[in-house]
Amino acid sequence: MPLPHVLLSAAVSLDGYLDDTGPERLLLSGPADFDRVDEVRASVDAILVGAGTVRADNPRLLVNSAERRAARVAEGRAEYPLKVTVSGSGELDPAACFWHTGGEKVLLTTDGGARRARALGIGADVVSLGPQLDWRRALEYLHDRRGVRRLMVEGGGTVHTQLLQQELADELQLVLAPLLVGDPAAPRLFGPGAYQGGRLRLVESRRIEDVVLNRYLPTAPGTGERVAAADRHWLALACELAELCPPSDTAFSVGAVVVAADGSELARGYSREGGDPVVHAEEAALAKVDPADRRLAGATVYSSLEPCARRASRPAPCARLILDAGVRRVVTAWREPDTFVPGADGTGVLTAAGATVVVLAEYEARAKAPNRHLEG
Ligand SMILES: NC(=O)C1=CN([C@@H]2O[C@H](COP(=O)(O)OP(=O)(O)OC[C@H]3O[C@@H](n4cnc5c(N)ncnc54)[C@H](OP(=O)(O)O)[C@@H]3O)[C@@H](O)[C@H]2O)C=CC1
Ligand SMILES: Nc1c(N[C@@H]2O[C@H](COP(=O)(O)O)[C@@H](O)[C@H]2O)[nH]c(=O)[nH]c1=O
Repeated sequence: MPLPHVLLSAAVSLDGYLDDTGPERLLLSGPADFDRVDEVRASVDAILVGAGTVRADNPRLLVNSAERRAARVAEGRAEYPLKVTVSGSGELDPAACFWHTGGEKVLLTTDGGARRARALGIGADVVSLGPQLDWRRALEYLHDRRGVRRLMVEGGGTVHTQLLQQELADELQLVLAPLLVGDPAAPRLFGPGAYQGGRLRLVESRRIEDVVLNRYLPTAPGTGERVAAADRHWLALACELAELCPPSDTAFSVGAVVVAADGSELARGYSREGGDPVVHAEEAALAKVDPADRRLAGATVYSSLEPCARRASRPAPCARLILDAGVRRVVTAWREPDTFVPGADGTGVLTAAGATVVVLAEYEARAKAPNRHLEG
């Protein structure tokens, strides 16, 4: 199921706190950074905070710049992004600024929380997601029912922790402020628990007055059938690589990436790479990895097209090469059509040998784009 692009945004002290324990919200960002946050808000379809943040900060979560709001309207978008909060209890103050400023608002909650919120007279769409609040369902709801493609999450720590631990975050924008809180009772950005192994990828580091903005991408693949945000990132890269293929009327243009369990890229390739007229993307990528590399056993192969099951031009099809390399997880965008090999079933070859194949159909159009001339 397609999900929104989830951007986690937070500012932290040098000792990792989101706030102090005083009655006022701690300003970690400076004016220029708050203006950057405003710009990010203006770029998204929805802004989400947890009920703890609504209670602690009484935020308005607006796009403050009139120019940015006007630009949204000129683009045919709502003046303000949808405001979303999540609460299990439904125990929220109906007089909070959240409900009385900006545009549309929605409360995502549980059956019990919905009863309580309605009894309190909360001024928003109150949406129950069942007896418990499941984050994947919440994101699916926002994507499918509210048209949210980009979601900015502005905390607090409980919400950020769950989204990162459940591998639903596509991006982290973290501002480090030069002050120390030093109070163990203050809220931290990330709590204890199991996170992806390995390192996140630092994609940008920018000084903004006296704070530093760091942007990170989680890169560790999911496991088995469980899809992580990073799976979408890597499959999108495979689709980009497919665009590099020398065009052909007799073969597909495909891109592939091999990624270790800790999120490090082992190799990438594309069809007909390096002047070889018949080399396939997965074959080109795997040829660049040392077969003795132990990381292959936990790796995922991302391929814009399902790995091939039969070949005339080579002794082994890509599904077999993947299995022989020891890889047991494949993520692809597009099942092979009958264009060149009727009834090709690379997925069948892989799954019969115990591998998992995940098809992310929302990338099918991108995978097909460099193959348009082959469609009958
Ligand atoms: N520096 C910064 O950038 C930011 C700082 N902050 C700070 O963070 C603090 C608030 O953080 P925190 O207390 O962690 O609160 P959160 O904003 O993360 O909200 C937590 C609440 O959200 C609801 N919730 C979250 N996940 C679930 C779930 N899976 N199922 C059901 N309900 C869920 C619960 O509401 P309920 O209790 O109603 O059931 C829970 O108590 C404040 O001090 C604020 O100032 C916040 C944002 C940004
Ligand atoms: N304190 C803090 C942030 N806090 C976030 O800003 C929200 C309030 O925004 P507003 O309604 O516009 O006043 C608050 O609820 C929390 O999500 N954000 C940051 O980038 N830097 C900061 O230092």
